[in-house]
Amino acid sequence: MHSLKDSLLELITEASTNLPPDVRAAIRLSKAKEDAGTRSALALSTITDNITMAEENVSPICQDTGMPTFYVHVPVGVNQLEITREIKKAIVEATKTGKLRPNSVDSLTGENSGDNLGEGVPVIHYEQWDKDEVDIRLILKGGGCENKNIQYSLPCELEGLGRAGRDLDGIRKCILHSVYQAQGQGCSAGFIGVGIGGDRTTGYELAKKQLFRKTFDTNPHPDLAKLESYIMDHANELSIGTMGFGGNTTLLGCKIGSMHRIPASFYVSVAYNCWAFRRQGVMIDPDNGKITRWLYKEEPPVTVSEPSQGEPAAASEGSREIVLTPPITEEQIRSLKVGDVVILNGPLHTGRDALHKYLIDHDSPVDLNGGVIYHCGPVMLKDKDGNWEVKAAGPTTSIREEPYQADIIGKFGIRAVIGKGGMGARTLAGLKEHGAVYLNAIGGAAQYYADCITHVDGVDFMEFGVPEAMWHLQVKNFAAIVTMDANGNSLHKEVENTSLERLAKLKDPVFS
Ligand SMILES: O=C(O)C[C@H](O)C(=O)O
Ligand code: SF4
Repeated sequence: MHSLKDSLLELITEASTNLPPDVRAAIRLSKAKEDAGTRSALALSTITDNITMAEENVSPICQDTGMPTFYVHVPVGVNQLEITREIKKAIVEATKTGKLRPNSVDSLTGENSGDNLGEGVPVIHYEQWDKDEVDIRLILKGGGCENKNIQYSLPCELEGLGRAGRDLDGIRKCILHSVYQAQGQGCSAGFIGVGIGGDRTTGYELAKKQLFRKTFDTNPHPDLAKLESYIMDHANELSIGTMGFGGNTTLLGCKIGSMHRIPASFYVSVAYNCWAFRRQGVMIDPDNGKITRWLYKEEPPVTVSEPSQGEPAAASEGSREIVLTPPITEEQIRSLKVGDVVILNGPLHTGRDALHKYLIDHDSPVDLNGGVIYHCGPVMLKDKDGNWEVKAAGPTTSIREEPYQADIIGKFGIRAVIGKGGMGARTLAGLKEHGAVYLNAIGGAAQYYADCITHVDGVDFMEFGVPEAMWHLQVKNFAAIVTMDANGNSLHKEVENTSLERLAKLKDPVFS
């Protein structure tokens, strides 16, 4: 299998940089359903531009290249140890060339291994089969959407929907609820894989496996086919929309599988995947390790006309566009309102989980007064002259910083926080008290934002690892939407309330 490592490198590169046609078609369909000029339509334009840029630059669609997870089918007699060795080699190489972000972190020490290897990483599932070829599938599922996975134990009581019993209708309620609870935080519009039954472990495994089904297939089980189609129609009535901005498309795909359970347990497990649905697969010749066929490259059986292009991340109808250059004054911030589009020029600093925890008890290495913090863990490489190059730099889910954010804003005089998915009541109060705003960037649009970064001024805390370090960046025309302002308004709160009302309308039994 002398060519296997190269084939695997091609598989990883393709998965990370080139979204499959069925995923693209689902995104195109959703774009056609949004009214031009709305926030969701404009976010979708940025997303589709980003998809094209990633393919052209052969760079990650999203900076979070996830937990590399392989599903391998092998003929009897094929050496699985050799396949594992070659997978690891390909992973290390893909990390060196910036196709994968160094994402493997020691849970006890916090140390990033730097090469995407580690205890239990990558994840490789093997199964033997009767065929002569090796089938290798890969999913790169990022952390933000993984955090929105959810498992229900039936019977249970669900917000908005009431009691969910041990029957098809109870399952229906759980699935609808799973989409509601994700809001925009897993970079909606999303795809869900659902596993009915099993135990806590196999239920989640079944859910994740559903994500390998093609977006436009039909479930062979008639009840599940009906349920999938019901969920697609009705989850899209929740009005969560792209990035949780409100809108007509919240769900791009729903695939459901079922397995036996034991009498005491009844789980419904949901694997939520963002729009940046990076999965690919190849058939491999076991003699030489060469790719004989790609598994997710054919066009799906749907026709979607290309909708008219909106300006990426530009102001939506009726909203203002405001250009700001840090240091930003309190007066400038207090005049901003939810819905305004801010165009940033000048310095900003990345900071995510490790940095927020650190800053609570320590000083900042740079003056943040009037400054902007970007919740972002970029993919960075050094060029041949030793200068840092930004390979991908979209926002990360901000809600994780909720316990720290208000205090950090107050302590350092920060005027704007950029991230995605919105933040909670404590931060909203902090924004009002200190005079700051929350700016929502488009999650997953890592090429689009990398393009706005004109210079890397420096970096602190490399000991936190590349994604968690504090990168000091210069940006030009960096666009983001005010979704929480200094007057106590939050688009996220509004969308959450509306979607809960919509969810409650779906309470009555459908499958009895
Ligand atoms: O880790 C990241 O860069 C992003 C993460 O996938 C997220 O959605 O929060
Ligand atoms: S940032 Fe968004 S698009 Fe990227 S992995 Fe996280 S959830 Fe997915």
